[in-house]
Amino acid sequence: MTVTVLQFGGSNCDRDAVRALEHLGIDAERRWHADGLPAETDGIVIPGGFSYGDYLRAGAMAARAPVMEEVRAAAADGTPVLGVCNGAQIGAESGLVAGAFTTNESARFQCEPVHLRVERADTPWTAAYDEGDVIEVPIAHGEGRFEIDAAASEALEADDRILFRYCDADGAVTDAANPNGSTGNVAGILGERETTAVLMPHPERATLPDVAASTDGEGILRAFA
Ligand SMILES: NC(=O)CC[C@H](N)C(=O)O
Repeated sequence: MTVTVLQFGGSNCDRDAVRALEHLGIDAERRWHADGLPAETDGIVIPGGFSYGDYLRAGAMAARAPVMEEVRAAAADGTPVLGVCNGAQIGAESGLVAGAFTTNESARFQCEPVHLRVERADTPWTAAYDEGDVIEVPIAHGEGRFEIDAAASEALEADDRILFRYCDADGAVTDAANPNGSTGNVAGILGERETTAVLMPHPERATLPDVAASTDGEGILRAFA
C-alpha cells in the first residue's frame, strides 16, 4: 500500500502528510504534480498549503493542472482520495466534490484547534469513530468557508455526504462553534464515491503524538491502511 501525496508549487503540508501516514505504518511518497500519478497508487492525498499563492481563488490554479484529470479518473475508479485544506479547495475547484471554499467570515487567516462532530461513521474516513463522536483537529486557513447553492446543499444533505461539522466540545452544532461561517457548519464532505473526501481541518497535524496536542485525526488517515 503506497499513498501518493501530490505536490504543487506552494504546497506546504506534503511532508507532514507523509510523516503522519508513515507514523501509522502506511507507505507514502511525495510526487511532483507534473510527473503525473505513478502507474500504480493505492491512495492519493492532496495536501494543504498555498498552491500558486492562492491567486485567483485558493486551489483554482492547481485544480487545472493535468494531474487532476488523473486524480478524477482514479477517484471515479474508487482509489481513496483525500483533500486536506488547500487540497479541499483544489478538490472543490476541480469538481471532485460539490460546493466551494471561500474567504472566512472573519476575513482573517485562522489557525486554531476546532471540534468536529462525526456525522457518519460508515465511511473509510470515519470507520475509527462512532457517529456523533467529537474530535479535536486544528484548522489553518483564510479561505475555509464552505459555500454551496441551496439545491446542491439539499442534495448533499439528502445523499448524506457530510462527514464532519464544526461543533462545540459537547457536539452541539452552533453558530458560535462555526469558525469561518461555513454553510451548515460543514467542515468535510464526501465526493461522488465514499472513497473521495475533502476537509478543511488538518488530520495530519493531529496524528503525531510528539508534536500534536490531539491525535484525534489519525482515524481519518487510517482510511489508507
Ligand atoms: N493550510 C492550508 O492549506 C491553507 C489553505 C489556504 N491557502 C487558505 O489559506 O485558505
